[in-house]
Amino acid sequence: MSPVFEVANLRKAFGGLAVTNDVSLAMSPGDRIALIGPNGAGKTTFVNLVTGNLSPDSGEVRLGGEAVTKIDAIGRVKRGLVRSFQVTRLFQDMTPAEHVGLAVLQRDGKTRKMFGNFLAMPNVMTEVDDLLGKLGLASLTHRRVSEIAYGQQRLLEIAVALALRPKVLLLDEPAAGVPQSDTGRIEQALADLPADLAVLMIEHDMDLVFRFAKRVIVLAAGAIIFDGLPADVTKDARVREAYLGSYANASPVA
Ligand SMILES: Nc1ncnc2c1ncn2[C@@H]1O[C@H](COP(=O)(O)OP(=O)(O)OP(=O)(O)O)[C@@H](O)[C@H]1O
Repeated sequence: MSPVFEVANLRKAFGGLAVTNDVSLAMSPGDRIALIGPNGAGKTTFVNLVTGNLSPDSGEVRLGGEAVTKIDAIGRVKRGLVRSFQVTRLFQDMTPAEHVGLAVLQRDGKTRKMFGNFLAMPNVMTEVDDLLGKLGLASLTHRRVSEIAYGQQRLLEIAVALALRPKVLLLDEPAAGVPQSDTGRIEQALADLPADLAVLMIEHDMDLVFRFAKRVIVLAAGAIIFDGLPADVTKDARVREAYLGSYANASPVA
C-alpha cells in the first residue's frame, strides 16, 4: 500500500541540541502506531514538525505523496493531517455541539458562516449528533465544556479531530490525566476509529500501547532506535538502555 504520510530525514536542533535527528518514517492507511520514548526524547517536537507548528532545519514531510514541508499547519489539516485538539484548547464556555459544528464548517471552508446559527443547519447538526453519539457524548451535546468531566473533554477532542475527516491522526497521550474509571471509554473510542485512518499516538502508558498499537516506534535523543512489533520492543537492548537513561542526554549537532 502506498504511504499516506512520510517524513524523510527530518532534523531540528535547538541551540546546538539535536532534538530531531534524521528521522524518517512512512505510514499507510489503517496503521496503528505508538510513538514512545523517555522524557525529552523529542516526541512532541517531532509531532510539531509534522503538523507544521515548527519548521525543520532540513528534511521533508509528505502527505499523499505531496511535499507539505513549506505548507502551514492549517494547510496540512486541509490535506488530512490532524492532531487531536488539546483539552487546553477547548473553549470552556462553548458546547460540544459548537466545537464539533465549527470543525465541520472549517473542514468545508464555511467558517464565515460561524456568526449565523450554524447549529440550525441540518447537515451540520446531523454530523454533530452522529459524532457525539459515537463517542458517547450525546447527552452532553449542549452543555458547556466547563461542566463536563475531564475524560469526556478528552473524548470531545477526538470528536473534533474526526469532524475534520483526517487521513492521518496524531494523538498526544489521549488518556493522560483521565481517571482510571474513564480510561475504558477512551480506549473504546480509539478502538472504534475509522479502519482506514492512519493513527500515530504518543503514549507513556505501556498497557495502552500494547492494546492499541500494531507497530511501535521508539525515539531516544531525537532518533528512532526501534521501529517494529509491540511484542519485540521490550526485548530490544537499545530500548532498554534508553529507558535506563543512557540516552537521556541528546548528542550535540555534528
Ligand atoms: N522550543 C524549544 N527550545 C529549546 N529547547 C526545546 C524546545 N522545545 C523542546 N526543547 C528541548 O527538546 C528536547 C525534546 O523535547 P520534547 O518536548 O520534544 O520531548 P518529549 O519526548 O515530547 O518529552 P516529554 O515526554 O517529556 O513530553 C528537550 O530537551 C526539550 O527541553
